[in-house]
Amino acid sequence: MLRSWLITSSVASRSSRFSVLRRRIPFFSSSGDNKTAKMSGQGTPGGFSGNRASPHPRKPVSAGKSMCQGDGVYKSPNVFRNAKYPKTVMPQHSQASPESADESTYESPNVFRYAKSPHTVIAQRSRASPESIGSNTRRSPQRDAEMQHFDICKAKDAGHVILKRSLQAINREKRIEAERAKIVPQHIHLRPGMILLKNYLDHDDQACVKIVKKCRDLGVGLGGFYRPGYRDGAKLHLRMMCLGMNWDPQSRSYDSKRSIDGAEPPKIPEYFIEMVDRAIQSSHDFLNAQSHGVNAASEVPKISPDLCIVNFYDNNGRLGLHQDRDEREESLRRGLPVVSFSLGDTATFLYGDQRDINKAQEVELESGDALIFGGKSRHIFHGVSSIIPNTAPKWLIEETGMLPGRLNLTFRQY
Ligand SMILES: O=C(O)CCC(=O)C(=O)O
Ligand SMILES: [Fe+2]
Repeated sequence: MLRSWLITSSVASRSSRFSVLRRRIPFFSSSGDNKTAKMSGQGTPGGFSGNRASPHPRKPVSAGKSMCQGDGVYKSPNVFRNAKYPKTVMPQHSQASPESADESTYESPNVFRYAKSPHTVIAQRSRASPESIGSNTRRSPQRDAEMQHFDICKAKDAGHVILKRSLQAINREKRIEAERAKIVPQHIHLRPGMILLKNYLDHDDQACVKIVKKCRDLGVGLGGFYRPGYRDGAKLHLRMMCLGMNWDPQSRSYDSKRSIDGAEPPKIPEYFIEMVDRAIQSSHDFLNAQSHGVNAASEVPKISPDLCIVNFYDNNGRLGLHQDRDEREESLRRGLPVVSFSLGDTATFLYGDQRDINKAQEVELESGDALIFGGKSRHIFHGVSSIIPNTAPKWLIEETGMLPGRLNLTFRQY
């Protein structure tokens, strides 16, 4: 898999590039109706901030706001002032210009790593005592990495507080339930080898909840969520964890262990593997039902997934246009598909034949959607230009305590 960012030299040039409207794609549903894909990119702020070379829009960060705006972790500089650990050195707010109020700030001073946040979880095996937090004597690269493991859900205690609900709240939940019951899966043939299964997970009412909870549990343990970076030190705008095998953005290759801390990636849960199998089967049923004489199995071959990349995007998360091509040459040649599941907030997903956002097509991936791209579409450029806040199903948030943002799982066969 190759994840390369589009490099643009200045904010001005990036903004002007982005002001060009991308093409809207027509949806072709199984019934043959033409639908217009819902668009979201136009609604997002067009500015860029920070020093990341990225094609994607960001909300401007104003002075005096959070040091780590958008990270979903440190919401206010006050968090640092009020931190209870005596040895934690507080950052100097004056050092943080609006420009630096980006995730690059988050990674540098040790104090950020050691300050305890509700969502940064210390890996189980090496839970540090408050006294040792901030002490330099026990630091090691492995420990640093463990300290950064990230909880995609609210802290357990907080998540399990049972509040007395008002009648209004109960009625609202009933309405949500009723809405949820109406959700019907729909398959959309985006292009040869690329099929979108809308609401695929939602019709199995506990699937989304199970996936989020499982990823949460795996994500806080060894081999769990961390913020990956490229060789040049630039950080990706997401948290990542790998299952089965580890993908390393620095070497752009797979391995059995992570280079950052030597941890082995957790195994892919059996339930996830079955889910991939069912999604591919469902795409075959759909293709076979269309009387176009397509050979479903060659358009979207079956896979035995042995690796999965799990990404968590907060509301400022994004991923530049890239191809997934670090899997085995034979897998790529055979067009073995990437099978992707989305949960939580909606993503604006871009895809096309070139690494050019102006030529890319755009589709919204909502919670419960599955996307398959294999065969002739295995080498498409794709990426996530934005996450649309407050679009996650309420029931999913209530049942899992998932943080604002989006969880995405992409399964592949090495
Ligand atoms: O989040 C997504 O929808 C895409 C993720 C992706 O392309 C990747 O992990 O390679
Ligand atoms: Fe990808």
